[in-house]
Amino acid sequence: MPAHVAESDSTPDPTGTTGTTDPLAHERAHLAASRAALRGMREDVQALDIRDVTANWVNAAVLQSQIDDRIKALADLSHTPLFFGRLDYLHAVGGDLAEGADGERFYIGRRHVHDAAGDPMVIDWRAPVSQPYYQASRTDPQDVGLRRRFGYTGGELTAYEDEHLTDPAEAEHTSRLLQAEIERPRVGPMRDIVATIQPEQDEIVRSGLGGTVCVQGGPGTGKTAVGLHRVAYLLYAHRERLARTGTLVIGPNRSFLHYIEQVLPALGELEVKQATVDDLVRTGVEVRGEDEAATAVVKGDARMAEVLRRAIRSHVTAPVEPVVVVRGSRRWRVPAYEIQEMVDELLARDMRYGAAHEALPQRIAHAVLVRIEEAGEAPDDRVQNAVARNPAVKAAVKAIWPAVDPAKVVLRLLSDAEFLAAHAGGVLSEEEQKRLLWAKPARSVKSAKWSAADAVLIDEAGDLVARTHSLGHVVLDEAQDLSPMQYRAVGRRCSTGSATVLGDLAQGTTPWSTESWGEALFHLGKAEAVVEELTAGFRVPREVIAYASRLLPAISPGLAAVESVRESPGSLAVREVPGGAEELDAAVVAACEESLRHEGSIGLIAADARIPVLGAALEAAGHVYLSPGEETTAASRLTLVPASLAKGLEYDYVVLDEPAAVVDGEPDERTGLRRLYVALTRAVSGLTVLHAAPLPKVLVQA
Ligand SMILES: Nc1ncnc2c1ncn2[C@@H]1O[C@H](COP(=O)(O)OP(=O)(O)OP(=O)(O)O)[C@@H](O)[C@H]1O
Repeated sequence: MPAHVAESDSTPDPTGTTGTTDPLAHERAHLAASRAALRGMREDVQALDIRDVTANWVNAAVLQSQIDDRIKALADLSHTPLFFGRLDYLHAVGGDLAEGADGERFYIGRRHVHDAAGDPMVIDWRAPVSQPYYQASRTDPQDVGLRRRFGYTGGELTAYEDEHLTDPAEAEHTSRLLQAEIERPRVGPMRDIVATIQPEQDEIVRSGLGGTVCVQGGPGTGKTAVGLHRVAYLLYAHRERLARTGTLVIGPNRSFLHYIEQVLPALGELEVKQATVDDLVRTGVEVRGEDEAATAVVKGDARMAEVLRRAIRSHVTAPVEPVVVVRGSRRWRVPAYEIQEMVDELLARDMRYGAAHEALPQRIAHAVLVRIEEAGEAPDDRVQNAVARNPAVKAAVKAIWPAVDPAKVVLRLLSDAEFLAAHAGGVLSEEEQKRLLWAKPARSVKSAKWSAADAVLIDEAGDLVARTHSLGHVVLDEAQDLSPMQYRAVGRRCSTGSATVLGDLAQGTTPWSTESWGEALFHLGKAEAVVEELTAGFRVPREVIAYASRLLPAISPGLAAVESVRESPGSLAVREVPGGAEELDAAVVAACEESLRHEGSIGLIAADARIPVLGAALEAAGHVYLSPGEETTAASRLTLVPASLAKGLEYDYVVLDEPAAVVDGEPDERTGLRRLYVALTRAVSGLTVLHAAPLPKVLVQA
């Protein structure tokens, strides 16, 4: 598959439509015509006169804002190519293959463009007719005679690469344009991969809205990219439904979300929300405290759901007195045993505590109504509602099925040993219960020093009281790090929708990180989900991933190493720095300077504890540096990254400081080695490892 570049090609134009024999000139002409057509589409919308069609100013304002959005969506962005590929079908799409109908040609791009007559100039990459661009192969050409990929330089169409899928004489090559796209220096936030989605990725991107998909994939296999493109695809294929129900992308922290936030807008999708799990559950209380790891593990354990369920339900007490409702001169009496039956029935139905709290007064009122009818009156619904609000009924409900505040219930569980024991008995061991109890019980919900794990417990308790609103689709990235209780919190937010779960078991660095996707999906409430695996690595060059993969047997036995699609000799340097701390700092600064001689972004990754020292060393050497989440620009390309924040991020060149310190920064060796694995797999073009202390044994291999 030779790549053709501008002016160097003189293959005759097979279509003969442009009068030119230079295919690139022909393609550029199509690009210019497509741009003009897009301009025409925009002008049509701008020219819309809504005065006649809107009855009032509210309608007019709504319509105008829709028109403004549409105009924005039709903008021609000079730095994003309008199309990146072309498909020449052998027959008309949908036509009868046997008849030898004429072929059809489609240009594939980020959005649909049509000319004044309504004929397509560019087809949206998500349309069914575009799918063979990603899926067709020599073994399954899908009626595609020619697949052409385009290369751009600064918005100019400068190259193309052809595959004649049905030509047995043509040999298979890896695409040079793909290679160039991956290695294109990174500045700014994460970019989309729409031009180069690979077949196994495309299958996940286009899987239906109905099912949940879980993707296990090593570092740089494109999980995040795939998850984001799947959202864009689902919004295209199910626009109305998802506009109603909503979509959400969940990531591990703010800097990561900031890094990925431009991908969906670049694909034309502006409506997708982003959040961390902490954001999701931080509704009522302020998180100011931190748990010890062992305590957080117990709080994140799925058994806590049962403890909470029991604690919430313990507020229901047996009725001891009849309810007597006085209406006019009559008294209506519902005996205690009858109310008990109502309570038993509500408990048996396992409805939300709050819904049952609302239902009980109506049940009691209904019983009163039956008695009134039996006495010969014909009361209507209004009477039932009035009885439900009667002080006697209200008082009874308050005693039997009182309103509860989820945060107060959790507060009591964490403060009151007896209350905890009453509901955790047989579920949590005494040791575990002790772990949960605050050393100093909090006085009120407001003054309590809630931790992140507590907020998840309150969220669970809140859902026991009132059902959490479910969205249409949720993407959960870096999912391996969630606790069972966190999975439940996310699962509640897609209980009637579906999810895309993305993660890598080998990169789990929390004390509660999941050991199996089956378990995680069970807690998420999506046990039926399919687990797919991505094994081709796009980010990390072969030499670097091979080095990092030495850790795999120790951190995740059984997981296969990533197969890098990129050979990049000389991409790895491991250097021992003789001397002490000062020499190491100086060597690290020098390595950063060396990396800065290349184009693109540079990440200096170090153990969290080393960050202040290295920051000072960089400053002393006159280097300005960024923190993760701050955007790299051509002028400012160096980021100082604490190892704890490196997950999900990438840099063209990485300098990794003192691996042993990264490992020692974690509570146990396996977590430390997993943290190191994350740090070792952030580089796209080059990794320099510098160490003064001995390297972890598993990394030094014969
Ligand atoms: N098909 C592709 N074409 C071009 N680039 C790709 C493709 N797939 C992935 N990439 C690039 O590879 C890099 C890694 O992708 P991504 O961050 O999605 O991987 P990941 O599996 O989420 O990694 P990690 O496990 O480290 O979080 C990104 O720069 C992404 O743009």
